[in-house]
Amino acid sequence: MERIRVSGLHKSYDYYTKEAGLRHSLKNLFSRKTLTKEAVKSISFEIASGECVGFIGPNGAGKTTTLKMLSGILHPTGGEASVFGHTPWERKNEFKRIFSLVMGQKNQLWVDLPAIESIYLNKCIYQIPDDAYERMLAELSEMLDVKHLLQVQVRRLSLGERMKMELIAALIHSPKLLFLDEPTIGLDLISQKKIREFLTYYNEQFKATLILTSHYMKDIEDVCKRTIVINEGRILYDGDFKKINELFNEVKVLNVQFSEPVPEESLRPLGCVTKRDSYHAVIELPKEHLKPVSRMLLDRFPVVDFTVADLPLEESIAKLYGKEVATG
Ligand SMILES: Nc1ncnc2c1ncn2[C@@H]1O[C@H](COP(=O)(O)OP(=O)(O)OP(=O)(O)O)[C@@H](O)[C@H]1O
Repeated sequence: MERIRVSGLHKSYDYYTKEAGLRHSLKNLFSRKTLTKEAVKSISFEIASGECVGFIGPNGAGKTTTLKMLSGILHPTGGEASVFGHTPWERKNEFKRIFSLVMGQKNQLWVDLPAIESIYLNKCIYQIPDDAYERMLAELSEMLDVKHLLQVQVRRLSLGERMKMELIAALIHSPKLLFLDEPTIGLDLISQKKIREFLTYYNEQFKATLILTSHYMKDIEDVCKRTIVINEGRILYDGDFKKINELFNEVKVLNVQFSEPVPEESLRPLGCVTKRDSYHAVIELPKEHLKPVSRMLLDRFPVVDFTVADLPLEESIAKLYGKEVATG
């Protein structure tokens, strides 16, 4: 029962548009046109207990909408979801106890109070016994290295420190399931790394299931083995994050250094020149052209160094966003 099953889940939003100005405001009172946005279009997947799954896609792909449905904030337009045996949008208390939703763009902490006050409020809401609360608070605050900041007013904390406090407040009741919507947004590289390490620790220590959305691919690479890629409300890929590159392994990237300036026109017949300065070029080309193009480069150009690489992962993902690929 401790798994997530999603079948044909669908969400459309009805919304209105209005042009600027008083005249249009008045006109809108009497007649306004309803538009419909299909944010999530019949998606299906299963997630086993203890899995860490990355949920990625470009802006507006439908990630947050999906997380909101799975956590019961939104009622779907159609389809089914069973989350650890519960239908999320029934919002039963037993369901609310087993999960937490952390949104990098929204605070659940009271900014005028020290974080410990909000964390204590959650203790009361979830009726956590004193000893379990003290143990969990000590463990989480030590792991995140913010024990000395628990009594500081939240508005005086840095963005990274705030996110760590958000995590403590969200996890104080030891949820088995954690939805994370861009938890590292706006954080510096060190803080992002700390949050990633913490999420891995939480997954391993508590055998918790994690669903993580992020636009930072390092978050997904470090925390999640499996990735679901969504765009325009549809799933484009469901599988191993590292294998995304294999979908585009027909493309090779040549990085070439020259001893003297080479005009760009002379390189164009070799492939797609993606970066360029007088002494340096990056050329993308089909895998089967690699041998003849390398030979031609060495024979006809003043090459001092060159390397061959696969397409960078970010570029494969960008290509994936624009393309339908079978899941696997
Ligand atoms: N309340 C709403 N009313 C109308 N349209 C909405 C509403 N909420 C979201 N949408 C639209 O639904 C689509 C999916 O939005 P969603 O927030 O799920 O995307 P996302 O993948 O989380 O994007 P991002 O990475 O930018 O956070 C977007 O086109 C958005 O404009």
